[in-house]
Amino acid sequence: MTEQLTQLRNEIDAIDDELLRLINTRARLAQQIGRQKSGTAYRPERESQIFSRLQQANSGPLRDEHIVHLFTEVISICRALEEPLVVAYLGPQGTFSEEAVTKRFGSAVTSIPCSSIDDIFRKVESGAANYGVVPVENSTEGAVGRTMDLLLLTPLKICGELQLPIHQCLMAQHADLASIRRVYSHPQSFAQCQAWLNENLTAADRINAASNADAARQVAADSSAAAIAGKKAAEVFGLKICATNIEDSPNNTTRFLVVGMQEVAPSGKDKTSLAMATHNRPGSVHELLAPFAQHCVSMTRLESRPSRASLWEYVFFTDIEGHQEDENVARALQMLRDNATFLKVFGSYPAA
Ligand SMILES: O=C(O)C(=O)C[C@]1(C(=O)O)C=C[C@@H](O)C=C1
Repeated sequence: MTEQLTQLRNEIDAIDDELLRLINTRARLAQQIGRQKSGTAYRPERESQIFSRLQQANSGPLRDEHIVHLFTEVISICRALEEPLVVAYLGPQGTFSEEAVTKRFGSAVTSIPCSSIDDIFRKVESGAANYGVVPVENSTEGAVGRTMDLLLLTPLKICGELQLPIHQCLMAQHADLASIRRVYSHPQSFAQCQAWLNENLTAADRINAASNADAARQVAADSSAAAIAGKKAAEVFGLKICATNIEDSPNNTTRFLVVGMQEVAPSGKDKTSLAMATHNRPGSVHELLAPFAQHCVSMTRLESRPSRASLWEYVFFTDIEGHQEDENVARALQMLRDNATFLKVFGSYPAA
């Protein structure tokens, strides 16, 4: 070993000692905060502010995404010392939903795989889980109807959102594509990879699975089959990755919501989600949306779904910029309460 290398490693050891001391000091402070505050340890607005501040302060060479990744884990461990959290997601292990849980909460939580979106909502409502992570829309395939319908029925609040780039892989027990007779995947993933499949696996039958991870699980027992799933599923089920990024759209992204019992305080950069309905007569939708224009509230999403109460009646799902406690948002919501035939505010939370 050269003298210079030894010197550099000694410097890293000294920095690691200092980091160790500082991280333990940080953990003790979080424990003190935990003893002082009432209610849950998880404060999405504070975590969002910490990430914004650190990204602004970051002068490299670490990239912002490295900083977020690193501090997600630091905060996750500190939070777990205050209160161990249980998070429900759409399983089995190895799904993109599981990745979404780790991206938002870090590794120091107990994550429980659920067999359906209904089951996630049930687990949180019953208190078996503190939070649930549910998919709400995909950039290629559009809205996840079941999540939107359940938001109408549940007392749960939206506490956060996150976006996960979805990169699909083809995986099998071996890399010999010519011997693949069957491809398993979730219908959404087949829809996202149509062009690649039509070009590269024309002869293989496409078989729907309950989830991508379930597809990978089936392929682990079938040497003439392949699965379309995320990288994590190949790890979990010991499969080889034969092709990566096979999705038709390179920007393929799924948006997830965090649902829980909590009303989240303002972070300074928030979103509010709600559903509303009005009379079925000329000009009524225009009138319904007028309060947003009048109080300078930007809408980032407007989507209609059947109300399920009467035939051909619709509920409008809307995301707006700002927190319910912001003055302009509060005024617009008050006008809506007066005008709409139905209004439900799902919550305000830090914008991703
Ligand atoms: O500031 C708090 O309320 C804390 O509990 C500390 C802390 C952190 O580690 O920074 C941990 C969990 C919360 O979600 C937010 C921040």
